[in-house]
This record gives sequence, structure tokens and C-alpha cells, in this order.
Amino acid sequence: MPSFEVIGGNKLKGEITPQGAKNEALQVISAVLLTSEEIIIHNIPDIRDVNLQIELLAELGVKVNRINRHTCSFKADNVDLEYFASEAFRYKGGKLRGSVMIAGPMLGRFHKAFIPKPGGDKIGRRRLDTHIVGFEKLGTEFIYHSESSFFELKTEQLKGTYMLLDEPSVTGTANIVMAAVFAEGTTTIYNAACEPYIQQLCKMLVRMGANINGIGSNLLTIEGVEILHGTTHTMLPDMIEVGSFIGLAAMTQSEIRIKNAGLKDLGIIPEKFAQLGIQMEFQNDDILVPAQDSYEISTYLDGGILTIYDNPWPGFTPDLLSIVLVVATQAVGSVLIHQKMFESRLFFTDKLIDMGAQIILCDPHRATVIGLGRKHQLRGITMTSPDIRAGQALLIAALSAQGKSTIQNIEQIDRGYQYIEQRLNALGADITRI
Ligand SMILES: CC(=O)N[C@H]1[C@@H](OP(=O)(O)OP(=O)(O)OC[C@H]2O[C@@H](n3ccc(=O)[nH]c3=O)[C@H](O)[C@@H]2O)O[C@H](CO)[C@@H](O)[C@@H]1O
Ligand SMILES: C=C(OP(=O)(O)O)C(=O)O
Repeated sequence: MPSFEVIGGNKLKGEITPQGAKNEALQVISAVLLTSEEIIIHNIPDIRDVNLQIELLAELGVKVNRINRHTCSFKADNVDLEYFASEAFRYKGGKLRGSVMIAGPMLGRFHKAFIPKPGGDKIGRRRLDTHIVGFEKLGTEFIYHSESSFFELKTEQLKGTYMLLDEPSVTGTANIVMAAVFAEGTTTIYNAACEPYIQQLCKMLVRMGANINGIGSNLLTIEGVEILHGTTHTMLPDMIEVGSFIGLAAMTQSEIRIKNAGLKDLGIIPEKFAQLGIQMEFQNDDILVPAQDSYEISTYLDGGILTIYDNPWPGFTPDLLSIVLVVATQAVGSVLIHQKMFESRLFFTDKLIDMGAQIILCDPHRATVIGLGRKHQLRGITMTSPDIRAGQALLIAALSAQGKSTIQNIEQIDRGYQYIEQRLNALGADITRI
């Protein structure tokens, strides 16, 4: 398994452009199954999870034409339903989270679907109840094959209904929306997730001929249609990469310009990094993070210690908490990081502690970081990347550390960050893939 060898301590400088959004890609690429006409998608990130999702579609019989590394055309005019039920699909689909979102469009268009036990980050329990209950409400029956962890779903005809989701699941909302576009009558989804990923999916579906109201809110109303058509779609910049680069710049005292950052879709993300004391200039659609010797974490108005926690959109995304945590280790001041959604995402802090960071892991959901204020540098060590975002956070820690670090299991990082060592080395980093 490949590793990164990182020589830390370099100041970086230059421009970096975020890739297309991973979690949007997994949704909109699944949506190509909703029509037999051609769909062209631009700004596709060249990363493991997305490439795997595209491979899955190709194996399902979708004609995939890679126009270039970041643009693909898809034509789902001859879908192989046999493959969908196969062991091969179960095995490959089980390697990523995104594969669950093949079910919604398949149920909508072909009235049957299979969901393998999905892969993705091992960051705690990740249930599929919201997806399955939503499908049931639309008139789907399901069998759970416990020996193979395979869900089998089928319906005579999906029927629109009102549903209140038990939680605003991101992939759950995407899945239910993609099924409901073909349901008879009106589907109302309350407590829907409303991340930019979902907004982008819904806008694409509308361009394909779907009838969806309430886009951007937690109340979506969908009038079923009989057919959808081809379209062209361009993915947003990956907001998680944007946040990671803001953190990287601060942690390595570097001046970095994040080009075409998609400012209007970043929500509260810049504000959270500003609370850590990181300066940012917003120039057109770029974020310029100037080189800063130090940054100071703000307190609440009454002087209380700041807490940064995750929440469904427009709250702060859980996918950036690991980055925020690592950046806080060199800030002046203290912060409580509260990861509410996932229970195993903070365990990587033991590696930061080994590097010299001052962190108290209070319980699986909360860690208090006492910033070192650059009184001493972190030191390079050998570590393993447990998940995609912890992996990137450890990479940032290693780039700021004194000496050499080795990060093992970088396949996790490759799941979500495109050509990361080349792009960071172009800014002056010293990262070797070994
Ligand atoms: C492929 C993809 O798009 N993955 C993202 C998607 O995963 P995914 O769609 O799998 O995540 P969900 O939105 O379903 O939920 C994530 C976790 O948070 C919990 N939960 C969710 C909502 C809530 O109000 N309270 C709560 O506790 C759920 O029980 C679950 O354990 O959304 C997650 C939450 O933003 C992100 O971390 C993942 O990167
Ligand atoms: C948790 C993540 O991904 P996935 O849901 O694909 O595991 C993530 O992107 O941070």
C-alpha cells in the first residue's frame, strides 16, 4: 500500500484550484441512470471514489465516454439489470459510499434496485434507514439479505406522498429525490438535506425535465414526470478542498490563493476558519490567505471557550472538523471540537498528540485543543491515515512539522483529493509517494 513521505517545515506559495466536488459527483453521476439520453458532466474530480462510481455505471451497461480527464458523457440506454443483482456489483459497490445512490434512479426508472453494504469512511455507524424508509413510503418493498448485507427493493409503481425524514441524510435525500422524480403525483420531503451537493443535483434534474420546488430549503416538493431527458452539468468546486487549503495555508504560514473557490456556495465555512483567527481576502471568486505568523482563536462574547461543531447544512460540515482541529493545534488559544454526527472520527488525534500537539480527547465526540501558539513545532512521525479527512489533516500536520513524517494508507486520501502531492509540491511542499 502506498505511503507519503513528507519533509515538513517548508513555506508554500502560489495558486491552487479546487477540484470538482467529490460528494456532488457521486450524486450527479448516479442521476445519469434516469434517462436514456446523453448527459455530459464537466469538472469531474479524478479521484478513486468517483472513478469507481463511473466504473460501476459502465459495468451496469452505461456508455461512458471520457472526453477528457474531467469531462465525461454518459448514455444509459441499455442498462444491464442482471449485473445490478450480481455478486460483482455487490463486491464493487461495497467499496464506496456513493454506490447507494444508484438505487434511487434505478427504482424510479426500472422499479427495482439493489443496495450493497456501502463502503466509504469507517467513521462510526452509518445507517441506511432514511433511504429505505423513504423508498418504502414511496411504495417500495424490500428484502434484506443478511448473509450478504444486500438490500433488494422492488415496486409496481412509485406513488408520491408526504414524508418527514428522521434526519436530513445527504445521500438519503439524494436517493429519495432521484426515485421520486418518477413517482406518480406529488412527493413532499420535509427535513430534507439541502447541501449545495443536493441543490446541484436538483437543478440538474430540473434541466432534465423534473419538476422540483423548494431547492435549497429543507422542504422539497416533487411532481412526478414520465420521462427525463439529457443535459449538461458542471460541478461546483469542492468546498471540503477549499476548507482544507485555507487550513493548510494557516498551518504552514504560507500565502496561498485559492482560485475559483465558489464563494457563494461555501456557506459558513470561511466564517469558521475566521473564528480560528485566520485572515482571508475575498477577491472576485478567489480566496487569498496571506502568510500569517500567528492566528488567535476567538472566544464567545462572554469570554467563554469557542466550540466548533458540525450540523446539517447550512451548519458546518462534519467533513471539515478534522482540518479545523489540526489547524487549531498551532493557534493561540483553545477550542472545543464537537463532532456530533460521527462517533469514530476523532481518534486520529492520538497521532497529533504523538507529534507534540496538546489535545484532550474528552470522549469519542469531543476533543479540546490547546493551541501551541507556535511555541514549538509539531515533530514528524510515522502514522496511518484512518479516513479521508483525517488523512488530509495529518498531511497538513506533517507539512507544518519539523522533520520527516510517513503517512501510510494514503489510499484514503486518494479517495477524495486529486493529484494531491503534485498540486501541493507545485506550491513548494516536499511530498513523495513511496
Ligand atoms: C458520499 C457523501 O455524500 N458523503 C457525505 C454524506 O454522507 P451520508 O449521506 O452517508 O451521511 P448522512 O447525512 O446520512 O449522515 C451522516 C451521519 O450523521 C448522522 N446525522 C445526520 C444528520 C443529523 O441531523 N444528525 C446526525 O446525527 C447520521 O446518523 C449519520 O451517522 O453526508 C455526511 C454528512 O454531511 C458527510 O460526512 C459525508 O461526507
Ligand atoms: C465521509 C466522507 O466520505 P464518504 O461518505 O464517501 O465516506 C467524506 O467525504 O468526508
